[in-house]
Amino acid sequence: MTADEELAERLGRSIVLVGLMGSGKSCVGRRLAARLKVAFIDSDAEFEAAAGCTISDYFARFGEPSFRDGERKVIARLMEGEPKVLATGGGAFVDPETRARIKDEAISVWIRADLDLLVKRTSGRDHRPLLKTGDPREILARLMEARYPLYAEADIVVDTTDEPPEVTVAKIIDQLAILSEPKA
Ligand SMILES: Nc1ncnc2c1ncn2[C@@H]1O[C@H](COP(=O)(O)OP(=O)(O)O)[C@@H](O)[C@H]1O
Ligand SMILES: O=C(O)C1=C[C@@H](OP(=O)(O)O)[C@@H](O)[C@H](O)C1
Ligand SMILES: [Mg+2]
Repeated sequence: MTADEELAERLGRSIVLVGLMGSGKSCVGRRLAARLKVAFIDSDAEFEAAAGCTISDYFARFGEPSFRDGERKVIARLMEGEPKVLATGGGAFVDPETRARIKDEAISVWIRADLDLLVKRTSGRDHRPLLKTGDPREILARLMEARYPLYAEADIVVDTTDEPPEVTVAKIIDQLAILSEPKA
């Protein structure tokens, strides 16, 4: 068994990634799960599979409140079963019920990034409906203000800069190892 697999076993709980759009939850989550040899699940992808349409289409047809209801239900279902790495959508941890569930049942990791980096990392694709309603930088800045105090409730905070995803994964593993150490 590798040291990473031993770490996953010691933790014995799912690892849930939270943070703003573009912080890298989906990208880093997949790589983290591969290192820990556990399943990787992305709540946005699961939502789309359950809804039968993209998140953008869902927002356009049913609106954000309906998306949030569905997201809450999907995450409750995904939290069941074997420990895994779960990448959430950026708004998931803002929901009080989902936040309580994650804090109760899993290890939460906030991937924190500054505004410039978030703008840069979200600029390439247009699958995020919230960023299409105005200037992405202004929207992300507003969301930072509203959400950072809530993301701060996560068990672990990892700062990501302009670095390869593998570096962010290594930072998370270091923090998880510290968390898993027996208390003296
Ligand atoms: N260190 C890094 N961590 C995560 N993503 C990175 C990193 N460096 C570059 N990226 C890129 O930034 C984007 C992050 O997007 P994504 O993983 O979808 O974020 P989120 O799921 O948090 O919205 C991806 O295109 C990814 O390739
Ligand atoms: O921050 C948000 O409210 C959202 C983030 C998105 O996921 P990512 O954070 O993975 O981009 C997706 O769930 C949806 O577009 C809404
Ligand atoms: Mg994502």
